[in-house]
Amino acid sequence: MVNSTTRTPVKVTKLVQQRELRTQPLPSSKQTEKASNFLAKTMEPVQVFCRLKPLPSDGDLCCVRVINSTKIILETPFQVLDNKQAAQKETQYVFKHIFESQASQQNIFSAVAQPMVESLIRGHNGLLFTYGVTGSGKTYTMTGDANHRGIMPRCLDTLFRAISDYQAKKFIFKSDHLNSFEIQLEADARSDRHNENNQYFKRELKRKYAGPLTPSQGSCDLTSLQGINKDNMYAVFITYVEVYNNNVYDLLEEGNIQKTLQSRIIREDANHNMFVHGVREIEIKSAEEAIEIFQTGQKRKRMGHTLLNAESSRSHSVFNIRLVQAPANCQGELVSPDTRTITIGQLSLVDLAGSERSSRTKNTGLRLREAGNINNSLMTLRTCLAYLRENQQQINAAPKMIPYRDSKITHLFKNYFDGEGQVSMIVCINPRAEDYDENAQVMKFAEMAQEVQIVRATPIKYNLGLASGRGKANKTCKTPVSNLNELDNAEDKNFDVNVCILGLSFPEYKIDTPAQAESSIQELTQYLLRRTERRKVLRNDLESKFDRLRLHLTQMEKENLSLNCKLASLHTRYKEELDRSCALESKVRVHENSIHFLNNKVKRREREIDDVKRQFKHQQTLLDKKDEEKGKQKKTLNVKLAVEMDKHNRLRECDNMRSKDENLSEESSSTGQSSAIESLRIASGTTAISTPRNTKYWTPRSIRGTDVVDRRHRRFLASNEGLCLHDGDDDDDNDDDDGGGGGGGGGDDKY
Ligand SMILES: Nc1ncnc2c1ncn2[C@@H]1O[C@H](COP(=O)(O)OP(=O)(O)OP(=O)(O)O)[C@@H](O)[C@H]1O
Repeated sequence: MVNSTTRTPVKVTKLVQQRELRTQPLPSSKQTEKASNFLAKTMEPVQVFCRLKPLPSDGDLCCVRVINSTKIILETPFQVLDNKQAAQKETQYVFKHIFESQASQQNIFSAVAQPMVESLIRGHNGLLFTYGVTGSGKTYTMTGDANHRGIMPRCLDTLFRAISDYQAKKFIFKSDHLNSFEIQLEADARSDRHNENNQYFKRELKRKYAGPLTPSQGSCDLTSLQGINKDNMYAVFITYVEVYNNNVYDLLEEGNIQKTLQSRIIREDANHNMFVHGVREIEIKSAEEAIEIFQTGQKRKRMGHTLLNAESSRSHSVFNIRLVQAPANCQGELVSPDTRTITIGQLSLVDLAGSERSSRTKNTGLRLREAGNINNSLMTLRTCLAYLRENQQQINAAPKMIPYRDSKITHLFKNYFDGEGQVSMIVCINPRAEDYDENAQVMKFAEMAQEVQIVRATPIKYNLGLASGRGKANKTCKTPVSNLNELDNAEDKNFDVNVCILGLSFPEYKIDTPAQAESSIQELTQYLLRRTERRKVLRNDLESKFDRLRLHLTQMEKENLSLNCKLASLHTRYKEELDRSCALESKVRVHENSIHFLNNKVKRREREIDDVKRQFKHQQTLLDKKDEEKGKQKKTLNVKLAVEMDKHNRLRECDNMRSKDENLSEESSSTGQSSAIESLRIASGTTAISTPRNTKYWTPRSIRGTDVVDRRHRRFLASNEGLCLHDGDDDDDNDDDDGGGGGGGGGDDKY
C-alpha cells in the first residue's frame, strides 16, 4: 500500500482567501482590484431551477403563472384574497430555468444534473438539492419511481456508461476512512476481491429483494458527454446519510436493517473538507449495484406521516457519489502507484425535508419536534446563504460569521459554499392556491440563493511524462495479442505489447521564406526536444522494466530450485504416508469385521432376553389370575364356615343341655326329687323352648332323639374337618372351637 497524502480538488478556496484579505488591514487599491478581477473570473452563482408540479385536476385553483422559460409570477389566489380581504398581489421571480408541469424527468436531468456529472468526471465537486413545501415533488425529482426515474439513477447510469472502459479493478482504490483514498497493490486488491466474493455468494443465497427503482438506461447521449480522461482509471464510491432531528445517521451502516442506527459526527479532513466520520463508503461497479444499495438505505429512512403527505420525508437525505481517478501506467491498465496523483470528485444529491408551518400540518408530539428541527435546519440554511451573499456584496464591510455549525446539514454543506465547485438547487412548487403562502417563502429564499457566488472549480492536470492516448492504444493492441496467445505457435505466445507513443505527429512546416524557415526550425527543434524528452522517459521506463524483469527472473529461478527440492522431499514423504495409510486401512478393516461380528452377537442376545421377558410376563399374569380365584374361594368358604360354626355352636349347646337334663333326671330318679328337675327346666328357657316335646313326652332316655343329634353332630364334624384342610389360618379358630368342640369331641366319645 502506498502511503502518501491524497489530493482532493477542493482545497483552501479563493473565496476564503478573499475573505482573509478583507480581514487584514485595508488592502491596497491594486490588491482589491486584483481580487475583484479574480472573483469575477472564477466565481459563478448558485444555479436555481424551478419545477412546477401538475395540479391534481383542471378545476383546481393555481397560484402561479409562467411568463417564459425563466420568469414566473406568483399571484395571490382569489380564495386567499376573499379570506384576507387584501388587494391582489403579484410577485415576479426569475430563475435559471422554469420547468413547467409537463416537463419530463429526462428534461430535468439533461438541464440540471448532466453538467454536474461532467464536472464530477473532471474531478470537481457539486451539490444539488431540492427545496420546497411538503408534497411539492422533491423526492419525485431527486429519486423518482420505477417508471419515472429521477436525477439520482440517471446520474449513476450516465456516470457508469461514461467510465465503463476505464474502471479500475475493485479495491485498487481503497478508502482510508478519513475522507481520502489510497492505492493498493494488485495482490492486496485481489485478496480483498476474493473475500468479498465469498461474502457475496453467501449473501446471494439469502437475498430475495427486488426494489421498485431501477437505474435509468440511456439517460444521456454519451457522445455529448465531456470530461472523460481516457488515460485515467476510475472508481466510484457511494455514501448515503440522513439528517434527522439534527443527528446524522449512516443509512448504509453494516448490520441488520432493523438495527438502531448510531448518530455520527461531522469532522474536517486533512484538506479542510467536511465529512461524516465513520461513514460506510461502498465501492460500486455498476449503476444497478448502486441502486440496490440505495434501496437498502431507503428502507432504513425514517418516514413520518403528516396530514399533508402520507409518505412525507421527515429527514434530509444526502446521497454522495464520489469518483476517484488516477492516471493509468504505461500499459494503460494499472493505476499509477503514486497516491499524489489521485483526484476525488464528489457529487452530493440532497433531498431536503419539506418546509412546512406546523400550524398547517397540525402536528403534535414527535412530529412537532421533527417539524421544529426541520424548520430550524432550513432556517440555518437560509441564514448561511443570506450572510454569504451579504459578505460577498459588501466587500469593504466586516464579514459576518456564517453559522454553518448551527445545523448539521449546513455543517455538511460548508465545503460547497466555501470551496470550489458547483451548487445547484431545484425549487419544487406545488402551484395549488392553498400553498400560496409557503410557495412565497420558498421563492423568496430561492431568489436570494441565486445571488450567492461559488468559486468555479479549477481544472486539474497531471503530467507524468507518459504519452497521452496510451490507454486507447494499448486497448487497440490487446485484441490481436490475445488472439495470438490463443494460437498454438509458441513463438507467438506471450508477446508483450507495450505501446509507447512519442507524441503527436510531426508538425507541418513551411520554408518558403527565411523567416518562415527560421520559425519552422524553431518549432521543429521544440518538437524534437519534446520527443527526445519523451524518448528519455520511455527509455528510462524500459530500462527500469528490464531491471525489474531480470530481478524477477533471478528470483523466480531461485524459487524454482527451492521449490523443486521441496517437491522431492514431499514426494518421499508422500510415499511413506501412503504405505502407512495402507497398513492402517487393513487394520481398520479387521477391526470393522470384528465389530460387525460382535454387533450380531449382541443383537442375538437382545432377542433372547426379549423372549425370556415375554415368558416371564405371561407366567406372572397366570399367577395373578390364580391368586384372584383363590381369594374369591376363600371368601365364600369363610362365609360358609361362619354359618356352619353358628349351627354347630347351637347344636352343641342343645347337646350340653340335654346331657345336663339326662344327668339331672338320673339324679332325680335316684333321689326322687323330680320337682327340682322341673324347676331347673323352667330356669332354662332355651331348652324348654327348643324341646317343647321333652316336657310333654320326655323320657329319661330317648334313644331316637339322641341318635338324630348324634348323626347331625358327626356330619358337622366331618364337614368341619374337610374345611380345616383348606384354610390353615382358620385351623386355629377351629382348633379353638374344637377345644370347645374338643369337649364336643369328648362328648362325641360319649355318644
Ligand atoms: N412533477 C410531478 N409529476 C407527477 N407527479 C408528481 C410530480 N411531483 C410530485 N409528484 C407526486 O406527488 C407526490 C408527492 O411528491 P414527493 O413525495 O416527491 O413530495 P416531496 O416534496 O418529496 O414531499 P416531502 O417533503 O413530504 O417528502 C408523489 O406521489 C409524486 O409522485
